[in-house]
Amino acid sequence: MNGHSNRETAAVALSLLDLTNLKDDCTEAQIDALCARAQTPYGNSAAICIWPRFVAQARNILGTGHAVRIATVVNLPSGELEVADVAAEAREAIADGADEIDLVIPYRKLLAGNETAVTDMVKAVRAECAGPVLLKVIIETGELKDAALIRRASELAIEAGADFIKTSTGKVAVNATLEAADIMIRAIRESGRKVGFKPAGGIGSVADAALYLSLAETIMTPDWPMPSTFRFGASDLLDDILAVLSGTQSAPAAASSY
Ligand SMILES: O=C[C@H](O)COP(=O)(O)O
Repeated sequence: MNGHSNRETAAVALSLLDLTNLKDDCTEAQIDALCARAQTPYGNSAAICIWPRFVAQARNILGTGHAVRIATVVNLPSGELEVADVAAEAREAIADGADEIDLVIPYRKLLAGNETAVTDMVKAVRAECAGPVLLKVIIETGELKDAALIRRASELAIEAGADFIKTSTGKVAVNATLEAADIMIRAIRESGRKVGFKPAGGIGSVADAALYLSLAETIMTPDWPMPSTFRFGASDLLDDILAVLSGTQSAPAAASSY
């Protein structure tokens, strides 16, 4: 994507977008609206990302064509539920029609030195994600803070079977950063496995998206970011994507140098 126009970046970002509503007070009406917004005149977002209680509703609206995938979250935001309860959350969400499970690791236990807790959690939810269900593992980089720990959490998630590693819940003080992204994408590259990357939280503009895409393309290859390997987790990014694609707003100059 290096050297691509803002419009091209916006179109790519749309195809990679997990259009998110994880507001605590999200309503059924907002889920109706989210499903509609995910299908734009310029193409669909990759997925919507919603609370488990709305998965069945979204599946009814979106049907079984999977043109917009349904992602949901388990063990979010605290990362502190019991493994069996999280596995049950995932099982129920998949039965309701979820295509993708975004799982928060027990990051506080990892901060206390307990790597086994992370491995056990990821493996248990992996076992629920049979067939085509994607498992995206949130390591909560803004709470781990330390670069070596972000790297280690990435390795543990990958080794335990993550399809994607994701930076953040969007619920803590520090969410996606380019520094964390750099560590995580390198961990993916060095694992030698086909694992995707999802920066999430606070990404609100096409210019922001361009920076993450550029980083991923530099560390991996220019053709690496695609819906099977890269997603943006964002609740506000679609507004700027549509503004750029409709020509009603130019992205800031920073994006044009990407
Ligand atoms: O997983 C996605 C994040 O929760 C979205 O965070 P955001 O509302 O800051 O875009």
